[in-house]
Amino acid sequence: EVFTALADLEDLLETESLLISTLEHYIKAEEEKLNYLKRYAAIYKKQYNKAAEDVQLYVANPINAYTLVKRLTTDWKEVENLISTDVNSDYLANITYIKENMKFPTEEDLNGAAVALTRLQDTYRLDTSSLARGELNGIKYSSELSAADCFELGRQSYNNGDYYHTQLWMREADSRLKRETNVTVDRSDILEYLAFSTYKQGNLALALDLTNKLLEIFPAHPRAVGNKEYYEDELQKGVTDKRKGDDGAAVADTDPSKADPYGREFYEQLCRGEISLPEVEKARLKCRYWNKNHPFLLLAPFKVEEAHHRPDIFIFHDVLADSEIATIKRLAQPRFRRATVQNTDTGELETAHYRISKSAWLKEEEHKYIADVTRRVSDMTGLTMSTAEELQVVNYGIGGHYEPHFDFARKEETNAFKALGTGNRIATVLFYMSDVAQGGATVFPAISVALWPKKGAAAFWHNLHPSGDGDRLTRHAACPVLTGSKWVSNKWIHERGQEFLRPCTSNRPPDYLVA
Ligand SMILES: O=C(O)CCC(=O)C(=O)O
Ligand SMILES: [Fe+2]
Repeated sequence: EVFTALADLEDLLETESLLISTLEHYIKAEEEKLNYLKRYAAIYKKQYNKAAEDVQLYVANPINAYTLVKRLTTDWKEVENLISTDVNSDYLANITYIKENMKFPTEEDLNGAAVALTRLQDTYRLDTSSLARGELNGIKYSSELSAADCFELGRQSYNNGDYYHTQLWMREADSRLKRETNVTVDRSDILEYLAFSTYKQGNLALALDLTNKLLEIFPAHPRAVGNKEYYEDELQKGVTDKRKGDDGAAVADTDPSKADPYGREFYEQLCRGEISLPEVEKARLKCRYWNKNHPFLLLAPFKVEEAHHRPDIFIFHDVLADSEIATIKRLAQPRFRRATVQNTDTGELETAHYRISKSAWLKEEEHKYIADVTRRVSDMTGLTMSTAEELQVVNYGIGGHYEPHFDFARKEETNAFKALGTGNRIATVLFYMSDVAQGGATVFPAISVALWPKKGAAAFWHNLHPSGDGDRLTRHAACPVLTGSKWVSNKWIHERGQEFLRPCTSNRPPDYLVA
């Protein structure tokens, strides 16, 4: 699929440009064919009009008699031949070739792109009408959506069982349709989806109202007739506002995906930049030059900013050069695969809606720069890289995100990292390889920290307490990307080998901090 990384979406424009030129050539060929046919028609008509003036006189002339017969034999064959030439087959073959050999989106991509838009809509509180006008946070970025575009967003939401967004987008489709001179979708289709999703959201009276409107346009609409009867019955029984799920069970009032026990609202506020660390805590954080791990660093110390105390999160500025970033991107992109997550029960890797991006792993042997980065991580952290994972490179597409998670394996996740034999992920270094125009922060909801991507910078934190227990306060997420392309790479550092570099202590942290 292509919707999960912006790098792949760029290739779609190349596909589109080829399709446009194929279409233009096809139109030209059809026009030439039609022009020929028009010329024949004109000649026929001229001759016929002449003959019709005096039919007897016309056929009495042997030359006319001959040309009449010829027109309807040889000449007409030409016309038939022209009509039956299928100009389109070559072009259809071209299109098939393009679809098979170039990047081409699937139905899954359409669904993914639609879900991404609704996710952005929720996280960043974007109102439906502004989005349809092509505006993001008050800035007009793109052309407007047609009623049909909005309808398709509603239909995709409907297919995902997401009646909340179905309603939002069908309503928008309906209001756009009223203003369209060249209508792009049938109002009856909008009303049908809108009525049913309204019913699913629990508003029987409005569902009935919308169904009646649909019946005004389409009196014999079979489903609408049945539904009207059903809604009226239910209303009669006094069922006014019982929310019904698929199985008839009551469902939540608002968007069901928002009802989550992990403080989703707080997470989203952090993503929107509405919350940051309290000023008193900020005041305790410092910026400094760091040179403690290596004599070489005395000459070229790291510029380090503290983003949080306990757990300590450090931001290293300017630790990746633009040339290194360009090389890492170039090496990774051809190998991109949809990012996976580990199933807690089975330990298997699988794709998930809560982690949408593409990634690839790069080895030190592949390029000097990759080895340089590993050495730099060792200098930055004072930890050994002998048991670290390869460099993971990640690109997020629009709406791409990674919901709150721990980088370490929790006690119950017994299968995680077992095969590696290197222990748990003791620390994370997250390199930012791009700025992000809007959205895309790395946030730590438990400690109110939001890190905004800055090209060339890196974040570093320990995931484990010195005792080896996981630090629950390090739970973090990649917020959805609103505009721009987000590139990061991670180096995950493991426990084995760090025994003398970060000795464990018997001082156990308080229980609530231990995973
Ligand atoms: O992309 C980000 O900001 C965070 C990524 C992350 O947490 C991860 O890949 O584990
Ligand atoms: Fe992470």
